[in-house]
Amino acid sequence: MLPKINFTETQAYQYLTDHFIEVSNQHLRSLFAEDSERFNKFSLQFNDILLDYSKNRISDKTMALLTQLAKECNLKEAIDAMFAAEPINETEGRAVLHIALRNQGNERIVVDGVDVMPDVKAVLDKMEMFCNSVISGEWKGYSGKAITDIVNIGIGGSDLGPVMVYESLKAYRNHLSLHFVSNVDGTHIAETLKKVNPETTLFLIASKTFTTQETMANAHSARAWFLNNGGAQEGVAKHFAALSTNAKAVSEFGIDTKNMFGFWDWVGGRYSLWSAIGTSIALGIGFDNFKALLKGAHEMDKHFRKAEFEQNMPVILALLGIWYNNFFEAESHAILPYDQYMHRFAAYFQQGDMESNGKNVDRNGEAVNYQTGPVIWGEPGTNGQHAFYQLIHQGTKLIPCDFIAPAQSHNKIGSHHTLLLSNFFAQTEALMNGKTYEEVVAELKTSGKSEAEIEKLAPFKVFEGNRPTNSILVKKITPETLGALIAMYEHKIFVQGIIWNIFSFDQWGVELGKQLANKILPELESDTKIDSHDASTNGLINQYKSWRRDSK
Ligand SMILES: O=P(O)(O)OC[C@H]1O[C@@](O)(CO)[C@@H](O)[C@@H]1O
Repeated sequence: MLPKINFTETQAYQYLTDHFIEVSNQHLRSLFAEDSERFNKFSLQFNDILLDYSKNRISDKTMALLTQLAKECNLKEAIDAMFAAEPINETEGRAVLHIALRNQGNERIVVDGVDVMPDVKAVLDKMEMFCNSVISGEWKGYSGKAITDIVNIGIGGSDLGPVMVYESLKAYRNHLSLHFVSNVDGTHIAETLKKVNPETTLFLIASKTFTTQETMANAHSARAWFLNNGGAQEGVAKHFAALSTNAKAVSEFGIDTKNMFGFWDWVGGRYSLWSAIGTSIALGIGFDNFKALLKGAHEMDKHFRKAEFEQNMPVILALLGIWYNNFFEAESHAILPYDQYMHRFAAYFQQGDMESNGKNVDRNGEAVNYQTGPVIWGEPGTNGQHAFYQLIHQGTKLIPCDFIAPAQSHNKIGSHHTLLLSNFFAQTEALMNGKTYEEVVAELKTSGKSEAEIEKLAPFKVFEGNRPTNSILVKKITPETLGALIAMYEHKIFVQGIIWNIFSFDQWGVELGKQLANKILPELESDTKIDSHDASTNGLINQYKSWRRDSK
């Protein structure tokens, strides 16, 4: 098993603690003024992705110490262990092999003595045949019509990845209409079913376990709707497919397992879009584009595995995140894609990052005595600028931000892309430089304000600056570059988990809520008052019952 180091006991951590005081007294404005090579020194290009991390509160010494921290935490050994299919997901006794799903090489990846690659390729081949059949119109529904609509029913990793990728690559979509149902709130499935025709709709029941309450409720409602609206039982096989690891549960639901696309327990839900869970993506953008997505991720996997830490994009992003999280006490991290198609990118990494590293027990089973995973949030630019940038610029909280933008737009309309990119460049410059009191006063003077007005207004118009950002400029968001970007963030999360000495690939924290919901559910069947919980839960449930009675 991997050595389990408490990073706060490393020499690097001690040095970084001292170094932090030094850095705290520096301003990025002066660091740039003193070093004309700062951009060249702290930026990195990999294929069509440029990572500019020069607007971070770092120096050569910072990066050297952070890299030393990674080495003292045996990061290289941990990376090798993952790629060697070791059971690094120790609490579930599983390997962590989303890298196998996109492995384009011929190397074997052996789990329990068996090379998994033949099975991975077999599922991809089956997905390709299925997708081509549906997209071409060869696959017919029960009344002999071609499929026009795909409804993916899944939640968490069985929804967020497909949604994010399909939306991000909408420029590549074909004639099929894709719909995604995830919430158990009946509104989600009801509103979707209003839009589709049972004769020409294909439902994908996406669930690694095929037991998730929301997904099974939505799947049963979809099947009931199908059977009550012209579909017959024998038609289910033409209109329902399953994406799961649980063949028994799929068969019990009534889906023919030849319409099942399997994957394996060494695929984490939040890392599963590369697997059969990605079938909706492949249907929506075509299998060749899905393969390009896998290829892009594989290229990033090779980079992550081989590049020296100093030249390694995921490692650099991870170390910078630790610098702010554990030394500057930043509690969140914003992901701000300047690309409307990528509007679900931050949401995807809310699960990816927070379900991986939102842990408070270390790999020795001890409570941690340091901060672990940050709160991940974000919205596309430029919209965020009109919503929460006030706090990022002038608030009391330090919010490290990743700004992402494509140099080329898929939609060449007017000067929109130039306007978008001008904001992308300006925001990180403003966050870095700020605006001094003297600059504010000079501006107010020029605008003709009186001395009294200047004295009153100036304090509110000062920008501290020195607010850290990463700029990730991508030549164009294509299946390949998107695949690389996603893999880059996946490996960043992995690196941070290793340094925080936590298990990033289980998710025990989602179980308690489910357990209690299953306990409460039968109590909601009747209208009788309950008193089996705390006063708050009892009060809420009884009020719900009272108001529910009014609706009967
Ligand atoms: O794919 P499934 O098994 O239906 O799980 C859905 C989601 O539920 C979880 O919260 C685990 O219970 C996420 O980890 C997972 O992606």
